[in-house]
Amino acid sequence: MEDSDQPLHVCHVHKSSIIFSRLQSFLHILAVLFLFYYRASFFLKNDTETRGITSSLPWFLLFLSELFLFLIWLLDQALRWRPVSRSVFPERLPEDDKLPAIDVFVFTADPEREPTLQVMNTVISAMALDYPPDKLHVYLSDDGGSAVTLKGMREAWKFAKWWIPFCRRFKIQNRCPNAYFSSLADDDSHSGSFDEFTREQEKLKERYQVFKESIKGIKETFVDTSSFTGKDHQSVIEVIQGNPIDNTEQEELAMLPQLAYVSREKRPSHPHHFKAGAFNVLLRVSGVISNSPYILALDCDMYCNDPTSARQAMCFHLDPKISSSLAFVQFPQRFHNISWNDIYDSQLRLTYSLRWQGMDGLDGPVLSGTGFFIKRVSLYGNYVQEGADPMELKRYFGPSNEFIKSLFNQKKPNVAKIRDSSNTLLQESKFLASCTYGSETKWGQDIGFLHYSVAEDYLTGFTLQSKGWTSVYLSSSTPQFLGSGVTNLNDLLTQGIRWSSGLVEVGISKFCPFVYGPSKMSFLEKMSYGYLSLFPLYFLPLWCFAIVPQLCLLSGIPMYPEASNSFFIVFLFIFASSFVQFSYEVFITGGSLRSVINELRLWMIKSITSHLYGSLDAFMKRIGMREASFLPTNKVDDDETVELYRNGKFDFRTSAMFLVPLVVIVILNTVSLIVGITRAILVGNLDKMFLQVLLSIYILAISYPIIEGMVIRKDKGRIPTSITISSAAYSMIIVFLIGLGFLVY
Ligand SMILES: O=c1ccn([C@@H]2O[C@H](COP(=O)(O)OP(=O)(O)O[C@H]3O[C@H](CO)[C@@H](O)[C@H](O)[C@H]3O)[C@@H](O)[C@H]2O)c(=O)[nH]1
Ligand SMILES: [Mn+2]
Repeated sequence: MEDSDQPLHVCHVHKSSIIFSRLQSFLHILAVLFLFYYRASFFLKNDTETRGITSSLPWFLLFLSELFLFLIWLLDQALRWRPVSRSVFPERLPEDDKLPAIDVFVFTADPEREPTLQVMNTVISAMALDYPPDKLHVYLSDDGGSAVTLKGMREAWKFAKWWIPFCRRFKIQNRCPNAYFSSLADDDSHSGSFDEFTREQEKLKERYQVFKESIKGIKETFVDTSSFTGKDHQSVIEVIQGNPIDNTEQEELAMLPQLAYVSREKRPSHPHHFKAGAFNVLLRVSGVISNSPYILALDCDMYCNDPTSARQAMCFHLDPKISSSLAFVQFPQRFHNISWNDIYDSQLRLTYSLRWQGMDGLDGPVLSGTGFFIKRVSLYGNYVQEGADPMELKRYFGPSNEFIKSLFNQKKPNVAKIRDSSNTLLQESKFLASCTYGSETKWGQDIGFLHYSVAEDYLTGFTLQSKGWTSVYLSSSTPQFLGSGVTNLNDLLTQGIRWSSGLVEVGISKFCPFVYGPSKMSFLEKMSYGYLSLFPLYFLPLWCFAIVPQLCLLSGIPMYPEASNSFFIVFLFIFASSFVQFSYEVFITGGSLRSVINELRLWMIKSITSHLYGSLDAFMKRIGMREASFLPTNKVDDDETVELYRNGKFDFRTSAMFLVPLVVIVILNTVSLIVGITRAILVGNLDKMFLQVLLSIYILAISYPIIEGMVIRKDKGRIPTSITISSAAYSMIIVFLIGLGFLVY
């Protein structure tokens, strides 16, 4: 460090939001206690006379839901306990020759859902990071096993040979070629001037065009011959390199980071453990090739938007005060394709702008799958100690001698060797990428990414922190990485099922944050992890609130205090307090009133659908009725989808499984509102039904886009009439079965 008095990073505690949220939580808890008293005292009144016509079953269901909602909400408060944000000073880092090496892992799985050109852009942007090139090694893991991707890599390498020197020479900030050239299209300020930069840029633009065409060409050839190996093939590993014709070119090539393609062996008979499996293969293969002490992991759509991210991360990893226990530096997932009103909350505002900062103020944020710099040894468990017995280590890490050597040999990369196409090393790498390599070892259990859950990132980060490792979160105004966010309902809800299934799976296993141990985590950090693994269970109370009070309204059964009762205020207060908390958080993270409504709606939609199905999936996996699956999120959109998204219209072209629950709830609420109000006016007890009426109005108002999709819209993205009809039938069944039940019990 230039001057050891100068810190590499500073941390700011968000004092005002701490005061606000703790005060709000305190008042909210008080009010909820009153509510519980109100609900509980119902059961103490034994005689049916004072209970009136109110039935016990719906009352009990609501009580349970309120309790459940409150408990999950309470866990969520840990994520607001002590939010912090950080700034870094990369200019204070040591000289380049003292920086540690980094292996970059990029993951792709499906050339159809993850377009090759997009993947290659991510790869190129990673190669172009502002970091000494001899200390950067980029690996692409191709779970699609596709020749298109391998050939695409070779083309990408050729283009990178021009692109990287250009970026370095002209200090280009935006090093993802596609993003760079698309932004040029709107900016003609350089045309007509003929300085060197413009000339070079023009050349590069043409070369990029050629590169794009070549990728297209590859795709076309391979679609015809359909030489897809996909799920059954041996490992393919190739270090991409040119054949330098003379010494100057040799020197030029030395200015490029190493680039390697890795497609692990796959056999239908062997589970491959999705991304966690892919990560572990890269961990082993890179271990014998470059063995860098730090690893940057990137999903294939997450390109490097700020080339200084590696240096930013090093501001933490190289700080002697924290580095010994620091496992990873997490950057936010941000997206380049979010529209102005973000109807699907694709940016996951509260996750990346609020909750992760909250955890950062405790023991550190969750590992979020992509955009993190992790210390290699943190993934090796506690097995690698000075003087450890190599035979013992083979039991944990598998039989490869080369790999065991790499555990002790942090600084001597074999890159040059593999460039000289030393076959033994390549053979060893293929062995390390074979599908049986990790079996009967600790891989996936206690070493590398854990296999147990499809939310492998969350689970692995959690176990690291239980062992005492910490993490930090760095979010800046210029996003370090940019990916493609989902822009249609179907992808959103499908992804939501996978996430909630993976999280609940952890929550109901031995990894449940409240029982897993021995753990070095603080209690608040455990609460945070607990919240994250259990929040999908919000589906239970939300389903209840969406149908029980409504069925009671329909049957004339009051469920809430009448307006003259003093507990009426308690209910109103709780509603208002949650609303204020939520709006406050959306506002301080840059949202508007529109975002508040959008995000509330999304919370309800996801709870009613994805979280329900995801949680069921997790329970079924637990009892062995289902196997894990991982459908990569689609990263291509057709024009119609984009058009609907840009206009802020929901794209309802998704399966009935998602649409029916949403439409059923709209129908139920409408019917009970109409019938309920009419009946209450006739009977003259509107004040007793007031809150139920209000609740239905609120739900219908929030659901406006669904109503619009059912009855107003005529475009392709509307809700099909057949769905509305079948939902009406389901609603009838619910009314008769459950509604009548309420009258009896
Ligand atoms: O068998 C597989 C499946 C997926 N992937 C890759 O994993 C990444 C993430 O998959 P994606 O479909 O984009 O999932 P998302 O839901 O968008 O990803 C989030 O959630 C995942 C866990 O569910 C994490 O792995 C991701 O890092 C996180 O960004 C992509 O690059 C895929 O190519 C593989 O390499 N192998
Ligand atoms: Mn993704």
